[in-house]
Amino acid sequence: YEKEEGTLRELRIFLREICAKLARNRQFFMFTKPVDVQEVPDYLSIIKQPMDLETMMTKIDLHRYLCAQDFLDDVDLLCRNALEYNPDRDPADKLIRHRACSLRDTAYTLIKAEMDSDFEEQCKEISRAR
Ligand SMILES: CC(=O)c1csc(NC(=O)C2C[NH2+]C2)n1
Repeated sequence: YEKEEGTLRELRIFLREICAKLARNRQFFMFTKPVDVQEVPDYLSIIKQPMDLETMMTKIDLHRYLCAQDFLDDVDLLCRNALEYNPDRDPADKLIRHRACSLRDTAYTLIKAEMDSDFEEQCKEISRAR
């Protein structure tokens, strides 16, 4: 059991670094914090499950992610939300959609490049057993 806790600790350290790296990228600034409903009043009427990088960092510390794919599922949610809320052809929407896709691809590439595949397998095994 202690070995499992060590594995999950290592996962959290890894995910914090990935999340921090994404949040440092100025291209992704609109995804770093929850959408402010004062500024974007209709956001919550369209997006039912908001997600952002600050919330994901908090979820790491709350032990909500038991494997890297759990974290990538929230990256996918963040990206899908941006595509749904910004569907139009106008440049502002297109830019946000482009940045959301770039964040998603960057997250997947960073994790695949820096994560040992059998480490993820170990994490998934722990996740399945719990
Ligand atoms: C986080 C997110 O997806 C977001 C924040 S503001 C925004 N879109 C706009 O402000 C307008 C551009 N067309 C609507 N999207």
